[in-house]
Amino acid sequence: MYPLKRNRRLRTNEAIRSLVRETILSPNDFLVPLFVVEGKGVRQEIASMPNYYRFSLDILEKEVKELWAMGLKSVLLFAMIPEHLKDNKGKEALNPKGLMQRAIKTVKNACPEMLVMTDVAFDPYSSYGHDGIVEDGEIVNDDSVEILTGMSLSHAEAGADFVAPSDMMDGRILSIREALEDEGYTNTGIMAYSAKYASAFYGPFRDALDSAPGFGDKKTYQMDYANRFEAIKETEMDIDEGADIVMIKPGLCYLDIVREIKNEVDVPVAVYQVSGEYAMVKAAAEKGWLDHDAVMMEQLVAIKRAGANIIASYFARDAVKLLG
Ligand SMILES: NCc1[nH]cc(CCC(=O)O)c1CC(=O)O
Ligand SMILES: [Mg+2]
Repeated sequence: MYPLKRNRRLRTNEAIRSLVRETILSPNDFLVPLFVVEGKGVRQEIASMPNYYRFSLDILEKEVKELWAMGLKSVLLFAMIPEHLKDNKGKEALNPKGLMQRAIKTVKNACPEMLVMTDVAFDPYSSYGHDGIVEDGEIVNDDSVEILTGMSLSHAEAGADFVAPSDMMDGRILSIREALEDEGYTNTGIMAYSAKYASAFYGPFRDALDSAPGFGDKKTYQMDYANRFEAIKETEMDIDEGADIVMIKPGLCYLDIVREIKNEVDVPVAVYQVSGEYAMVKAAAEKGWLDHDAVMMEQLVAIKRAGANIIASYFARDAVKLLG
């Protein structure tokens, strides 16, 4: 008898396809990155990220209420720091009245149940645009970790639910975990950017925060994109040091790593679909070369299918709207 099996039977129409579909996106999958700036009534479109904005805190308040109403319950905050507050030690990052600290409180006041995660990194605060203190042209590790730890405590004190160190210094997860425990922030979680690659896909983000490195690149701390075993080592170390959630970044080019890590570890795995991935889809769609919504959904489902439990994405809002 030929053919023995007909796989196309399960693809005959949308009803059967949806019945056997293996991966379903929902609003619960998403973490929404948000950029904040000083000012009032500010809603600045980011040039290289069409339809994505920097918000002043009054607008942020409205934004998070809307997100909550759409079923989006977690945000990841990034602050744009004015040039005159940047230095080599990230002093402003520890300011209890700094923009990030006020943003955390703004979200919590507007929407108390919204899960607030914060970016813990130096670069938006650094006069060099690097993720650590610069000494003789090098990014030093241990002194930087000390500041990242202080920064994490400061965010916890302001009310952050999770801190998300995105710097790739060695040992920072242990240092942050110990400090949080010592200060009584036992319920403050850590989402570690564990396998963060030195990627050209971060370009638009660095426009968004005006945080591009002033010299050199980030290859002495972010991972070489040619490497796979190293991603597993980094991730396992962060889990041993106390990470509650691990992250892989960027998304699409790294889904092999996502699957591999998902198979290895027993903590939730997050994936960051980064700014350059967003910008590429927007640009191609603007030209009429790609179907925006179709490509967006295909990419997001692929990220989840690869093993992501959490997707940080600038498409979160658009995708959830489309899910209906
Ligand atoms: N610590 C900085 C940071 N945190 C998140 C991103 C990139 C996110 C994106 O491109 O969307 C970066 C950029 C970088 O490492 O240079
Ligand atoms: Mg590491």
